[in-house]
Amino acid sequence: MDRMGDSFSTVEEHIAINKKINQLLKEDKKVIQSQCKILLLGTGDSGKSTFLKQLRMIHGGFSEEQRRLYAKVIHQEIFKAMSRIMSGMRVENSPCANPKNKIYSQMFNYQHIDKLNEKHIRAIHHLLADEAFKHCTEDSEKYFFKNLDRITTEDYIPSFQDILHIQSPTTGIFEYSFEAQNITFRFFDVGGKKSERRKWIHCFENVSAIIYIASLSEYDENRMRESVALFDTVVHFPFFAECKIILFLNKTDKLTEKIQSSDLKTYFPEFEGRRQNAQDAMLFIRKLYQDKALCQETNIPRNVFCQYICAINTTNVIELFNDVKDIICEQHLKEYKTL
Ligand SMILES: Nc1nc2c(ncn2[C@@H]2O[C@H](COP(=O)(O)OP(=O)(O)OP(=O)(O)O)[C@@H](O)[C@H]2O)c(=O)[nH]1
Ligand SMILES: [Mg+2]
Repeated sequence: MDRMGDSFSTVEEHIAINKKINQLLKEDKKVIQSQCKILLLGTGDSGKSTFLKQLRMIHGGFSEEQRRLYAKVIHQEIFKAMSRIMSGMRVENSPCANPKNKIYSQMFNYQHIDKLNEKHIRAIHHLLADEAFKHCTEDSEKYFFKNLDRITTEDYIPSFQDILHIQSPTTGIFEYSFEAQNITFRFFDVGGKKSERRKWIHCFENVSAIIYIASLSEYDENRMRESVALFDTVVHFPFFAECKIILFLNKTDKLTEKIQSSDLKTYFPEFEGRRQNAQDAMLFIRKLYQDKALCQETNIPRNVFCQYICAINTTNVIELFNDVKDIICEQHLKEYKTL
């Protein structure tokens, strides 16, 4: 009797366990159905984190307290930029145009600082006025130097534009989520530098869409070929066979400026478009990427949604993201309709 009782309770237990498992599976399905995972991929410096900052801005923004935290990063970035420029000038043996500025140049030596002090600020002002220094600054640095007075006031709170201009390579994986159209969009931002890419595999599961961000303005560096090759790998990676792929060709503003003085044909002799013409340059670069979307066996192109973008321009990102959101939702619903 006891044995029968035992086996009876075991069957009941099994039924209960099965019921529980089914219930958990259903809940899992619901969670999966209501969540949409999107990876931001691309080589370093292409604009992934900038795009994500824009999404954060659009869906809630940055509180004053959060913005305040960036002040230290910006001060450190300015100090780092000064150190880089000074060491570059030393290596190239190009001293300051005004010999009196040598003393100021020696103040920047990659040491760690929390905040620029009065001596640093005075030195930066002197060096900014030096002819030899003027030719050595890069884009994001120019932005911060131009705004130096505002950035170095005692009660400085970074503006959203300041935050967008920070050039701080991502290390690790960051997630940012928000809700729209009854779906939780989960964005994953990864570091694009080579040493960071081996971490990408940790977020490859259940991906609905990949937004591959490439910089248009690095055509005069090897980095463009590296980015095209990486896109090729991503498009043909078996893990992503079912994902929607979206290609953002970023930094349209920088390309438009650069193309005036740096000839695309020097770096890509096969370019036959009009010189100093941003439109033709953009079409050429777009084709470099699109050619990689061809399936090698069938010669049929993979459907890639491609858009030009300027990630530091909020209006542009809002417009574009609305289109992209619809594409991602459509793909997501198609994927999970059968669950
Ligand atoms: N002019 C211009 N600068 C941009 C644009 N998008 C991004 N940037 C700048 O490019 C730099 C790098 O941008 P990030 O978003 O940090 O690049 P990332 O792809 O996240 O780089 P990693 O984290 O190293 O992979 C920052 O200084 C940005 O302000 C753009 O459309 N135009
Ligand atoms: Mg980043």
